[in-house]
Amino acid sequence: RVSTRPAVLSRAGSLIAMTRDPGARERGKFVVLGGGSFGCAMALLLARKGHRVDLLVRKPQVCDQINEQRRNPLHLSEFEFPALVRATTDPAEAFADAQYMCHAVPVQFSRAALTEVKPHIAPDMPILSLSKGIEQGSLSLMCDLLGNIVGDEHPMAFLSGPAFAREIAAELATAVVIASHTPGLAAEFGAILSSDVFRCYYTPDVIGVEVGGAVKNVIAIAAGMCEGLGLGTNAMAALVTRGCSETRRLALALGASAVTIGGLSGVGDTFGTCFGPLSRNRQVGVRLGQGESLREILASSNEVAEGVATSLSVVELIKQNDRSYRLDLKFPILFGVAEILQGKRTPREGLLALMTMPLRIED
Ligand SMILES: NC(=O)c1ccc[n+]([C@@H]2O[C@H](COP(=O)([O-])OP(=O)(O)OC[C@H]3O[C@@H](n4cnc5c(N)ncnc54)[C@H](O)[C@@H]3O)[C@@H](O)[C@H]2O)c1
Ligand SMILES: O=P(O)(O)OC[C@H](O)CO
Repeated sequence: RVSTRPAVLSRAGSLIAMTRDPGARERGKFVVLGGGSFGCAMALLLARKGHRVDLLVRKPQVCDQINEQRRNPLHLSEFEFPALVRATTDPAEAFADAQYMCHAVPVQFSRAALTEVKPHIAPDMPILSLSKGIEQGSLSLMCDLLGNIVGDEHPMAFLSGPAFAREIAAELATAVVIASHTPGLAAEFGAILSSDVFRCYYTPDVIGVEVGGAVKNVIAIAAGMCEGLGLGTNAMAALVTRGCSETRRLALALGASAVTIGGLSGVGDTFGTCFGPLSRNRQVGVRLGQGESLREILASSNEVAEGVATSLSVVELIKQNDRSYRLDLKFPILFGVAEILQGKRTPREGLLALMTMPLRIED
C-alpha cells in the first residue's frame, strides 16, 4: 500500500464532508501552480467566476507574454485571459494574499515544484490537485505526494473526470468529481468552481478518484494503439471495457470503491480520453500503433502525456499490492502497454498476446 489514509469514509463522515458551509470563501484569490494547458484552463474558469488568479509559471518570457498580451503563447493561445488573471514567476508574490491553491503541474515534476513553493503555503490554505498520474520511484498518487510535502492533515482535495482543458476554456459543458477527506472541502471547491457550464460532484473516495484519473491515461494509450493499428469498433469497445475492469481491480485492491470507478473519474474519463480526439495520451498510442518510436513522439510535443510514466508506475504498484499468480493475466492491458513503452514488444505483438490469452470467466 502506498497510502495509509482511509480510502472511503463512513457514511456519517461523508455527510459531514458534504455539508460544511460551501462557498464560505468565495471570491478569494487563487494561486494556480503550473502554466500548462490545465493551469490556464483553471485560471480562465476561476476568473470568469470573479476570482483573482495568480498563475505561477516557470518561464519569464511566458510570464511577460501573459501579462502583456493576455494569452499564453504555448498553451491554449486562442483564449484571452480576463484582467483578474496575472502571471508571475515569484512564489512570494503569488502566495502573498492568496486563500486557495490549485496544483496543475504534471505528476513527475510535482515533488520538485511543490517543494519549491512549500515555504509560502499557509498551514490552512486549501489545495486542489488537478494532476493525474503516479510518481515513478515512490509510486505515489498525488494525495500521497502532497501529503509528504505539506503534511497529511493539510486541507486538500482532488479533482478528476472527463475535463479537457480546451473544452473548459471554450466553456463547453463539463462535469467532474472532487474528492477530499477534509470535511466540507470538496463541497467548498465544488461551489467555487461550479457554473452553468461546469458541474462538480463530490466524494470522500480520494483513492478511487486518483486511481481512475491516473490509470485512464494508460488505457488511452492502448486505445490510441488500437486506432493506429487500424482496428475497428469491436476491438476499441472491448479494449476500453476490459481496461475499465483492470482499473477497478487495482482500485479495489487499494481500498477504493467500485462506485467511483464506475463514475466520472473512472469510466467517464476513460471514455472521454479513449473515444474523443483531444487526448494527448491517446495520440501517443495512435502514433505508436502507426510505427513511430516513443522517443520520436515525445520529442515532437511540448505537452505532457502522463500515461507514459504512469504506465511503468502502475505495473510496479500492482506488483506491490497484489501477490496473485500471473499478474500479467489479471492486468493484461496495463502490463502490455508497459512492455510496449519499454520496447519489449510491438503494438501488434501486444494485440496478439491479448487475443490469445487463456479463455476465462468475464470479471
Ligand atoms: N490538459 C488537460 O486537458 C488536462 C485535463 C485534466 C487534467 N490534466 C492534468 O493536469 C496536469 C498538468 O497537465 P497540463 O495539461 O496542464 O500540462 P501541459 O502538458 O499542458 O504542460 C506541461 C506543463 O508542465 C510544465 N513543466 C514541464 N516540465 C516541468 C518541470 N520540470 N517542472 C515544473 N513544471 C514543468 C510546463 O511548464 C507546463 O506548464 C497533468 O497531470 C494532467 O494529467 C490535464
Ligand atoms: O490529453 P490527456 O490524455 O492528458 O487527457 C486530459 C484529461 O485528463 C482528460 O480528462
